[in-house]
Amino acid sequence: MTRTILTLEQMREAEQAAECSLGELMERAGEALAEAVALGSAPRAVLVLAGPGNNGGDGYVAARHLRDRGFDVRIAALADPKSDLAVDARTAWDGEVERLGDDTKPAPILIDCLFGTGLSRPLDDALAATLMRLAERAEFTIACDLPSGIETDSGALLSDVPEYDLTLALGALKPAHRLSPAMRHCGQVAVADIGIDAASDWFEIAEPVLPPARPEGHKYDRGLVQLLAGEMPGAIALAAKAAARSGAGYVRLFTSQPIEGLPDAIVQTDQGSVQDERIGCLLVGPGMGDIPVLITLALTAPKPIVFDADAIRHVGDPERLVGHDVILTPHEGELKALFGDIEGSKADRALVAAQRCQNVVVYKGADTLVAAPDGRLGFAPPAPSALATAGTGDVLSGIIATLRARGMDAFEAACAGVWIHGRAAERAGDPLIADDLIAALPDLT
Ligand SMILES: NC(=O)C1=CN([C@@H]2O[C@H](COP(=O)(O)OP(=O)(O)OC[C@H]3O[C@@H](n4cnc5c(N)ncnc54)[C@H](OP(=O)(O)O)[C@@H]3O)[C@@H](O)[C@H]2O)[C@H](O)CC1
Ligand SMILES: [K+]
Repeated sequence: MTRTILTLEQMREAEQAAECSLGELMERAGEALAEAVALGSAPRAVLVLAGPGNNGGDGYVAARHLRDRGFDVRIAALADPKSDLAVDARTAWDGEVERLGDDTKPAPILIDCLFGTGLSRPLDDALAATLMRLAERAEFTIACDLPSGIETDSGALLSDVPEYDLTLALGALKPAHRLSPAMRHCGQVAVADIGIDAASDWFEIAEPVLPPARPEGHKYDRGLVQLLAGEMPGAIALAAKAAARSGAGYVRLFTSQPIEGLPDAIVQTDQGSVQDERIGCLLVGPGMGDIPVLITLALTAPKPIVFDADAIRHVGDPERLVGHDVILTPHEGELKALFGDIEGSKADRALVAAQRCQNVVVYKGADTLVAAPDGRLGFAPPAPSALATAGTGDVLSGIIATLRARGMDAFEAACAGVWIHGRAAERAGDPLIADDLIAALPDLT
């Protein structure tokens, strides 16, 4: 199921537009938090850390529900509640409230309700140290909405943040749940449906629905991927193999020198034209080196193109791509080389890049994003860090080129490719080399 992602501002608007009262939303949030804890543990000692805002309010509500479920609950508050909702939630808790400090005793279950979307600055050093200590001593840690210390829209860590076992996002995911470095601190991320309308163009990329292959179809129906080789054969060979293994009907490689070790099914030729009507998608860039004329050549083709690696560095001006049908797959350095310094969070940068070139941009990294010029933004679910090895990007561009050649729309093909690549990495294990990814591709027919 696709999970939507709301920014801080969108979240506040959705809260205000909700059909029920904010108090009811908080009640549902606290109840969902208690439910999440009870799902993971039999009744035992719980410590709830409560902040002064509504995140703290959720904590008082959760404490009440957990106690009703037989948990032995303590609350340690940073300060008295400030918001009306949090005051009400505090009043409805008739147990003791400790003052949070250096001497607060740990418990096996820790619930962090210090700050959520309202965090406005780093935690004080002493508070951050107390939070780290209590999290280290707990056996199960859960963050309410967001781990305290994380900026909602950018995913930045404003102070030291523990690595939680579980984060329960309220109403919808926030960008920080799927952006680095924050995402690695969230643990498993579940979403509690508290009854707000979470409509957005931003979402977590989910398992794709691939176009079915027609049983009577021929190889061109399954897609002809045309690759242009450059100076270094290894990278384009990986991309070609990935294209073939992800279900392309036909993979053809234009190369002046035959590349050894490629399966015979990959046709290598030094003849041919990028004007061939049967081409489903062109792929240029892996191992291209310093041959910018290949970009000029590719842009004469009336067909979809994937530009990866060196091709991105050699485009020169992003506006050159306007009017063409291109998917770009830059990592951080390549994005900067083509678009220069762009202000804002990674999400902002991805969207500005897509706008400027009027094409789909796959902004790679530990937190890969897929941006469309119309504002759609897909956030990759977490993938193994073992993917940060040479050649894995060539495999990704090969997969995406195949999906595009098979007739998927550019944005859908890019999102699907990113999802498939991440799952292949999970199957390949750690450590992995790029070739293992190809062997571990799931069934894509
Ligand atoms: N999304 C929903 O539909 C619902 C969300 N709920 C929960 O509410 C929080 C957001 O609540 P909010 O009150 O806006 O914000 P926080 O609780 O995160 O924190 C705000 C208070 O914390 C103070 N603050 C901020 N940063 C610090 C800091 N570093 N050190 C100390 N104090 C800090 C802030 O004070 P200011 O001086 O900045 O004004 C506020 O007092 C959301 O995350 C959900 O958990 C509700 O349950 C309703 C439904
Ligand atoms: K929190």
